[in-house]
Amino acid sequence: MLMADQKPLLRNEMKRRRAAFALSSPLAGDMLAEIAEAHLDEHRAWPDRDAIIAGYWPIQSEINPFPLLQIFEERGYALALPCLVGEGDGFRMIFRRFSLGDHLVSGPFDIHQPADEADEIAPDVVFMPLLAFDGQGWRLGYGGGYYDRVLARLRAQKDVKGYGVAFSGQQLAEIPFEVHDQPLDGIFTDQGVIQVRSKV
Ligand SMILES: Nc1nc2c(c(=O)[nH]1)N(C=O)[C@@H](CNc1ccc(C(=O)N[C@@H](CCC(=O)O)C(=O)O)cc1)CN2
Ligand SMILES: Nc1ncnc2c1ncn2[C@@H]1O[C@H](COP(=O)(O)OP(=O)(O)OP(=O)(O)O)[C@@H](O)[C@H]1O
Repeated sequence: MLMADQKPLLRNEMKRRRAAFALSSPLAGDMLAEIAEAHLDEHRAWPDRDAIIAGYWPIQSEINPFPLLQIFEERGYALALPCLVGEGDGFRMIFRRFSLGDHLVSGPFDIHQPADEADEIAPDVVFMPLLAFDGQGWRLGYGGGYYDRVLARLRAQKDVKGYGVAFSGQQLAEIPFEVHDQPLDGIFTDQGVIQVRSKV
């Protein structure tokens, strides 16, 4: 079994690998959106019409989720993006309402996010980037614990689905997990959708 103290080493290795995948698959975001659309049609697995779908502003070698978000918006879903709020080390992640084409502002880590005027909302589905995932739905992120904390908070209020967005090569046999880790319900990859818990 892998131990949690191996996470930093795994992070470095998976950053390197993800960068290589991104270089060889510049259109992964479009491929992933097509695959997701076919999957959702085939399995008649669209979320309820009033569901709010959260994506993210891609940084470094993360897959661009905007083609995927566009599919949801075209079908009438409301969208959201994460916002880091607060000062210094103590950023907190919340979600704000967003429509494609809206003006965004540059936030911490140079991540673009909706302006403070945009309404804070609680998404029902959260698509999130990651460095690695495994077949149990455990996720390795940058180590800030932002997604774990926000999912724990949202899941205390309502049933919130969390899906990873990743190159299929980011799958590992096992990710060391800790008690605070929030599991994914599935992973949308450029090679297909991997269902872990609930049916998507
Ligand atoms: N697109 C996106 N948004 C996100 C996250 C994410 O992973 N991806 N995060 C998910 O938690 C939070 C931000 N966490 C971040 C953590 C590290 C770095 C970063 O640039 N790390 C550099 C090293 C920086 C340094 O040490 O100076 C790196 O890893 O190379 C950026 C954002 C919230 N929003
Ligand atoms: N629900 C929580 N409450 C308080 N602290 C938490 C919670 N979840 C995670 N953390 C803190 O965040 C730290 C990093 O967690 P972890 O290594 O799982 O991050 P990650 O999932 O890789 O990162 P991210 O979600 O930002 O991409 C943990 O050491 C822990 O102290």
